Amino acid sequence: MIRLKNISKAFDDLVIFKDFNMDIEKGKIICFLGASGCGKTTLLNIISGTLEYDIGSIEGTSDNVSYIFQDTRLLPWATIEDNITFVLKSNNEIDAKKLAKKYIDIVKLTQFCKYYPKQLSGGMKQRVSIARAFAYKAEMLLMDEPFQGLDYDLKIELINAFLELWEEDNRTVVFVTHDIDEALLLADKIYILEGRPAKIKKELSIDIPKRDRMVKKESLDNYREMITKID
Ligand SMILES: Nc1ncnc2c1ncn2[C@@H]1O[C@H](COP(=O)(O)OP(=O)(O)OP(=O)(O)O)[C@@H](O)[C@H]1O
Repeated sequence: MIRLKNISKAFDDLVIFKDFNMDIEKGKIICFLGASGCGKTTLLNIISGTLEYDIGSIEGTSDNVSYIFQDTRLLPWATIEDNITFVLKSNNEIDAKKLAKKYIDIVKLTQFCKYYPKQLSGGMKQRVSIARAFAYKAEMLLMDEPFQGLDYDLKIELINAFLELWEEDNRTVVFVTHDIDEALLLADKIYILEGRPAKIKKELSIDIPKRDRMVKKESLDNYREMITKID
C-alpha cells in the first residue's frame, strides 16, 4: 500500500493540497480524473518523489519508478531499439537487444526498430515510450496523459498494447487523464479530484475485467454515468 498522510503542498499562496490523505493499493491501475488545474500532475509528481511536498508523509513508494509522458521524450539521436536498450543498463548487449525486441514486438513496431524517432508518427513514438517504460523493470509506472491527442482507433490500439504489457507483471500504475473513457478502460480505481485545495470528490472501483471492457463497452455505461452526474 502507498499511503499519503496529511500532505500539504502550496506554490507560494496557491494551496493545492491541504491535509490530503490517500491509500493506493499496489499492483493496481489507479487513475486521477479532474478539472484542469485541480492538481493531478502535482499529485503524480509528489507520489513519484520528483516534487517536494510541504507537510505530511508518504509511505510505501519506491525510487524505482518509470514514466510515460505525453511528449514521449525519446532520445532523437538513438534508434527505437537503442532508446529501449539504453534504459535497461544491461552489461550484456545481446540480452538487452533481445529484451528490447520483445517489447518492440508487443507494441507492433518490429519492422521499425532501426528507425529514429523523427521517422515515426506521434502514435508510433508513443508506442515506443510505452515499450520503454515496461522494459525497464520499475515497481511503479506513472503516466501523465499518455494517450492525449491521439485519435480514437490509435488510442484503443495503444490501450491494448499497454494492457498486454501490464498483464505481464501487474505493476502499480498511477495515471492522470482528462478522458473518462480512458479511465474507464484501464483503471481499477478512479479518484475524482476537485476544488482548491483539492479533495477526493469520489472514488470509484471498476470491477469489470479489463479485457472485457473493450468488447462490452455498455458494461461501463453505469460507471460513466456515475462520473458525469457528479455535481
Ligand atoms: N511549479 C509550479 N509553480 C507554480 N504553480 C504551479 C506549479 N505547478 C503547478 N502549479 C499550479 O498548481 C495548480 C495545479 O497544477 P497541476 O498541473 O497539478 O494541475 P492538473 O490538474 O494536472 O491540470 P491539467 O489537467 O490542466 O494538466 C495549477 O493552478 C498550476 O498553475
